[in-house]
Amino acid sequence: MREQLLAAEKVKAIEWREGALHLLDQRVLPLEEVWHTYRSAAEVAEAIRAMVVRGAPAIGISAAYGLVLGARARLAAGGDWRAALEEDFQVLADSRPTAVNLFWALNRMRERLERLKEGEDPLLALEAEAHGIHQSDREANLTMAQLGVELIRKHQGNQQNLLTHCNTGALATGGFGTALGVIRAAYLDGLVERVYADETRPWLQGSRLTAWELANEGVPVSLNADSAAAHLMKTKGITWVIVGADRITANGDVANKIGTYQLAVNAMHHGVRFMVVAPSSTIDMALESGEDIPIEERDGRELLEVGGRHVAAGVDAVNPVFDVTPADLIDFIVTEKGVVERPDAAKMAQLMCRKRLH
Ligand SMILES: CSC[C@@H](O)[C@@H](O)C(=O)COP(=O)(O)O
Repeated sequence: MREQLLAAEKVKAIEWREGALHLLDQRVLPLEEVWHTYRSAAEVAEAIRAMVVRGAPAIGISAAYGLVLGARARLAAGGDWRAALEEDFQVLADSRPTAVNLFWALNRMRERLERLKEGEDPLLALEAEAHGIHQSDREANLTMAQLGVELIRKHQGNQQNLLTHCNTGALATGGFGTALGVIRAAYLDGLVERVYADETRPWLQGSRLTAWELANEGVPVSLNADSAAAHLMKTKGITWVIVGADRITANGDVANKIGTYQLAVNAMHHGVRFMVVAPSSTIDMALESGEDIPIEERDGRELLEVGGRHVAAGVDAVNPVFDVTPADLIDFIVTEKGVVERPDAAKMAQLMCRKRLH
């Protein structure tokens, strides 16, 4: 199946070419396909903040390349470049708060710096580390896709109706996708009748990105209002909700795009299985529970305006863009290290001791 999945890897949103980072602008998809070029850490941080690039793994990969750009400029400026580089670490770390992949990737870059040997070229070492982060995410996607498909096959056989939230595909990762990777692989394996994609208010990752990715591949997909999800579970024979994650804590709680929590509550009520798919770089064992996860709040204008036009007047808006699904509402967490069924602290600790499966 791995070969089949690799052949299906078509869309890319992140490219490192000629010493610069190139990002496909996810703010204007699917109407326009526009690439931007970034040559400094501050520019990359702004691209992450503004959501030119989004999705937890893609944010981490971009930050790693951003750090390479920062190091190049600091080395060229001479002086104490290691001290100066701290500013780039900081500006990248401040770009978005919830997806732990960002901090994980920056930590890996820092550790690589700390391992530099006498006479080793720091820029080459950092560039190789960023490539390594990118490539290992791609590999993890393939492994998770296979594990997720095995679960679907084992539990219910073919012709499943699946529901997903936000965008967790090629656009959000370094490769095939996490939750959407499982869905795409399940489709290639003949297991999928239809995918229901939540539009994912207010940023519309579902309408603009997930529907685009699936439709491009001929996967039968219907877009639905987020508020239709419970009704669809009751009336459309949905068997699985499959979502990604931005941060998973030591007890198995999962932060993901706002609206995920209500999906999990509804899935439990309707007897629909709930699968979270995320690489181990999304797991934050330093946090005990989801209560400790910083939840990003974005500008209320994302709610007060649609397509640049006001739809509400004279009110404030509250716009938390992630929520936390408690572990006890989750059936499976699928990672590249293996699958955790009914997650809890002991099972998460065991998982993190395992090696990657590929
Ligand atoms: C593989 S992406 C996993 C998550 O990052 C995804 O579900 C999500 O919530 C993305 O949020 P976004 O605000 O678009 O960055």
